Amino acid sequence: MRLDGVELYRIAMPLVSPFRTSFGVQTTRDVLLVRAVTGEGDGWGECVAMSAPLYSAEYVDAAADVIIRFLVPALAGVDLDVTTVRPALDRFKGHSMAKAAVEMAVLDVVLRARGVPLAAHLGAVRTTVDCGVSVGVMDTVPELLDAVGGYLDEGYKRIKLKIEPGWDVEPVRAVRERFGDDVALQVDANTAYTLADVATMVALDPFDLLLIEQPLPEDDLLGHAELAKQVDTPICLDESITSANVARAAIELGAAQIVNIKAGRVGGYLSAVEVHDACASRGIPVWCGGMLETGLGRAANVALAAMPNFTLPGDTSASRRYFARDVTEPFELVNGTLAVPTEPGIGVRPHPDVLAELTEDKRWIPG
Ligand SMILES: CSCC[C@@H](NC(=O)CCC(=O)O)C(=O)O
Ligand SMILES: [Mg+2]
Repeated sequence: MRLDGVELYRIAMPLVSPFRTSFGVQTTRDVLLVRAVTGEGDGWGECVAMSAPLYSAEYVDAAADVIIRFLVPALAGVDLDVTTVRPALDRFKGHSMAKAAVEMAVLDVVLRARGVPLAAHLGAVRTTVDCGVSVGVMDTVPELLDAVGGYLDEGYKRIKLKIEPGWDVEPVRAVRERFGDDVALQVDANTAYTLADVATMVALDPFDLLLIEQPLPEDDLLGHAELAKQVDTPICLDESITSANVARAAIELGAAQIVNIKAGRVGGYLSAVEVHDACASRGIPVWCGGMLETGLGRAANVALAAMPNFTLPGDTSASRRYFARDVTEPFELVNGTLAVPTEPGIGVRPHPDVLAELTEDKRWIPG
């Protein structure tokens, strides 16, 4: 299978409500979609980079540039298959989210042509995945409690609270006091703390959290290992885990007791399987992280989250958690779960009219 070319779509997806983390507030998701076109059909990929390099060093404009100038040209003449894309792209350093978007589009077109669902290709063992939800930093505790109550009413199986210095112990205590000890609860700091804040992390121990996600900077594996010795709550890494090699190092160092896997962060869904396997062989549970994906990335994430060692609810929420209207058929929460797509490839497509309406820029890159 040869690549005729790639169509890049830049779409703006307004969020139903502002989403605030320790590194900023989002009100619109600035999304780059990749459509790979071949003689045997087309396939879709989603780049999860944000508008600015705040979650990681990648950002959407840079991803588009590296896809146009380097990644698509690198696929010229390549016999496209699930195993030939990454070697063709890996000679370029970094840009994991850009590479992941291109690889996802090729995985989609190849697996659609073969009639194989992505979940089957990845080794899924479930037909539904348990869903958690990520709750942003709020202006007041009452506002937080309303949001958490709403999500629990919708059936979410796990609540994740974004935290930052000044918004940590108090909101966690308030959620525990209002909703009790049985609610599966975790926090995500997005690298906002340092080892000097160990007392704050220790102060979270009494609340029986499932995990503390990425409290320290992404390059501070030794700091996380030191913190893990001083707190009872398991440490989960997100931003730090950029490959299976780093996952192995983090686990061996005692820096991660749980791992959040995001295909975009590690360079693609096949790399995500490598991280999954590296964690599984070391008895480290994983869960599927989220980057406010549209239904395209969400479909692929749900397929990934159906793999054996994804034993904790992921940030695989319903489409409506972020978008009043998704670019695909919306993913709907049923008894706290999302159904794993069963159609070939990623199993979903953008609705042409919605895509046309949301598209701010489109560009064809010949293969
Ligand atoms: C813009 S924040 C994206 C990164 C963040 N993602 C979430 O909190 C979950 C977002 C989602 O539900 O897709 C994380 O660090 O885990
Ligand atoms: Mg995170």
